[in-house]
Amino acid sequence: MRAAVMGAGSWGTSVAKVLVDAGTDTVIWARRPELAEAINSEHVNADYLPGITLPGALTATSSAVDALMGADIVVCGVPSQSLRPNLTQWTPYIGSDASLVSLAKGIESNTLLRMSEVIAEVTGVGDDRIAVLTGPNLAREIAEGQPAATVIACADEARAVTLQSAFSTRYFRPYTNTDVVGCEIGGSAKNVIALACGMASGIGFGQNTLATIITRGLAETIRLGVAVGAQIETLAGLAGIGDLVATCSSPLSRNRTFGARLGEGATMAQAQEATNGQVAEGVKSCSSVRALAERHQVPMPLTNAVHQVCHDGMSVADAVNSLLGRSPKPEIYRD
Ligand SMILES: NC(=O)c1ccc[n+]([C@@H]2O[C@H](COP(=O)([O-])OP(=O)(O)OC[C@H]3O[C@@H](n4cnc5c(N)ncnc54)[C@H](O)[C@@H]3O)[C@@H](O)[C@H]2O)c1
Ligand SMILES: O=P(O)(O)OC[C@H](O)CO
Repeated sequence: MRAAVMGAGSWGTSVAKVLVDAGTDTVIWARRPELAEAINSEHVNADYLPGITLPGALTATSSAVDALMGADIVVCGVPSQSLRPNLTQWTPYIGSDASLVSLAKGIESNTLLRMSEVIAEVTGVGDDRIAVLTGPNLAREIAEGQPAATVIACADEARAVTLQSAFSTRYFRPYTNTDVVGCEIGGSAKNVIALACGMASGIGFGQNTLATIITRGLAETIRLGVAVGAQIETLAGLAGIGDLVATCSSPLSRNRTFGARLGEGATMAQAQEATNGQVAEGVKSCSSVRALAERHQVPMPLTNAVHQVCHDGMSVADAVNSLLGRSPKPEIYRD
């Protein structure tokens, strides 16, 4: 079994380390030749995972063609909005029975497609070969070997089981699932809710507010998920509540941190500048998640508020007032 991890950001690098630790022959593709060289010679990715020593068996290349040749598993590790152009270039070199595993947690702008749908559209590959890896997996904690579970979802359960084995280590425990839709909706929506939690924290609110946002964030995620065909059980699991809690609670989350900066009074430009080039997927996905919800007539008030702060110039304080000014409702409602 040979894996190619396409993308050497923080999560691509951590996942490549997991694969090597699981005994899977792995190459990682980095856009910049100097990063590939540093991984090969110094076994570090100082930009994204400083202080982490990568396995000597992990090889890196800046040639996408070299990485993809002979790969049984192609791991798509670039951010959501850049998956399509990259995959378009990679497609001619992807093997005819290779599994394609998506790591990105987002919804494509304009098309409102989930990442597995983008993969299917660009490559023409069937659903039985497209998988999603998602769960409460902050890259740095996984790279440090801290124990965590994840979900590998694929419509073809047998393929999910094969992938489960390729990614299993003593610290990283994948569970299989066939609900690709639920896993992708959970992963995309939680980034938006983590932005809201960061904003609340940044403006000075405490744990009651955070628990309220997490719980009501899950409620609107479930509403959207059910509308697009997800199973509620998936959103009650690692890819839903699990990832939501990890991302909304951790200072390691880029989405939560981005929101906190806005809550502290930073402008969007200042918050963007402070990311040092790391992606906070929810900033773009809040618009596509909101648009997907509108298409299915699903109310997502928190997602809408995050969109208004990030893209309509609303202040965090006004977003709070707007949310609290809504009419009273029963806790469980679906319309
Ligand atoms: N970091 C995490 O803890 C984590 C965990 C789980 C899932 N994810 C998801 O994984 C995906 C990748 O995130 P990450 O954390 O590795 O991001 P990152 O910000 O750490 O790195 C992004 C990587 O993508 C590359 N990149 C950026 N734009 C590109 C483009 N146009 N073409 C090709 N490469 C490009 C960058 O060079 C970099 O290697 C995201 O969707 C994220 O939500 C991240
Ligand atoms: O750092 P974030 O906010 O992109 O979140 C990272 C992971 O998705 C957590 O599971």
